[in-house]
Amino acid sequence: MSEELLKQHRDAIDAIDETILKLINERASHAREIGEIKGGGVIYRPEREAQVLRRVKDHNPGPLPGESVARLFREIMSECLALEKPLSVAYLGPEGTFTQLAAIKHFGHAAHTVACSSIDEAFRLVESRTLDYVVAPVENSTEGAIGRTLDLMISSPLKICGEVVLRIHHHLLRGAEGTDGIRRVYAHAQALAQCHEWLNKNLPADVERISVASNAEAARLASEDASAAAIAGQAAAERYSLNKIAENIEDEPNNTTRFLVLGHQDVTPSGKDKTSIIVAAPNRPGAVHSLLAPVADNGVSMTKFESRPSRAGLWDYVFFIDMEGHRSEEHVAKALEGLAERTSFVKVLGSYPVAVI
Ligand SMILES: O=C(O)C(=O)C[C@]1(C(=O)O)C=C[C@@H](O)C=C1
Repeated sequence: MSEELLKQHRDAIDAIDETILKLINERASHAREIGEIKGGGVIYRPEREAQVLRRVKDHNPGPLPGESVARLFREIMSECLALEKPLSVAYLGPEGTFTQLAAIKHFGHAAHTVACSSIDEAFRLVESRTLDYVVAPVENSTEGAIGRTLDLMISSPLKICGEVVLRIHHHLLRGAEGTDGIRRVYAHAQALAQCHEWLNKNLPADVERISVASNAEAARLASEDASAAAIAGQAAAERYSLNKIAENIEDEPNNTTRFLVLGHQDVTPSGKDKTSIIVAAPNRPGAVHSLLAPVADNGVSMTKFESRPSRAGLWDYVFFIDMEGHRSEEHVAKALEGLAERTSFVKVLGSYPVAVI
């Protein structure tokens, strides 16, 4: 090893770090000025953040991967925004849930994440403007829709202003080492379902599977019971100082969960957006087909179509539809007009940027 060469590179890194430090603070000063210009108005601008992150990825010369530089800029923007006004974000707790991870992935570490005891409570705290935004899971690639979030969106005045897609890795966790002596496994019902095959193969049939409110709660219970294990993610393992007995035990290797970010604002177009709506239809043959004709006729692509039995009584089913494009784009606006002519219940949940990181 050449000491001289090492020193040359480290001197270069020191000089670069000084420049980066100066530039980051210069950037932060601009953000603070922007905060003054906004004058108490809405500080968080999802469309602008998506544009900044996309630009960084597109212009990235390497050798760092685009995803990595985007994550770094995510944190820089998070700190810049906190200088304007720190954001508070509600999520389904306790600390260490995948929803908290999703909130941090979307808003960065400078946001203040607040654990709530239920998705309902998280919505309520934002509806009453006690907190700024809520992050809630909406669908999982193996388990499908998260019914409670969908049901809340039917009646909530909140609007979708972003989405987060998170790869979900589950681990078998416990205070002790190995699987000997495990009598019960705690996990959220979704995690139990997502690791079903692995559990069948790797644990004795008489080990009890107990579903609890969250993965983090499972980890907490396992930390207090030597004959228990939990299925949870990395954050919960760290939070409760548990050992990883087995890693990535999810049956489906591409297990991902999509989360929605909801607040009070309408988001302007970012250049690559989605629009989410709810429509109602009677349970009549062909009703859904004719209802959806304006979507296809205007060349709008649907990226999701999910039905739920209606609880309101007036309708048999409600449909959650995601489509490409912003509601202000002509073809999307026309599709929405056409839908409104065919049913008396269309609710636009929001137009928002497609997830960048
Ligand atoms: O452009 C703005 O509106 C800013 O406030 C600056 C900034 C940034 O740091 O780039 C910070 C927060 C907003 O959510 C978007 C972008």
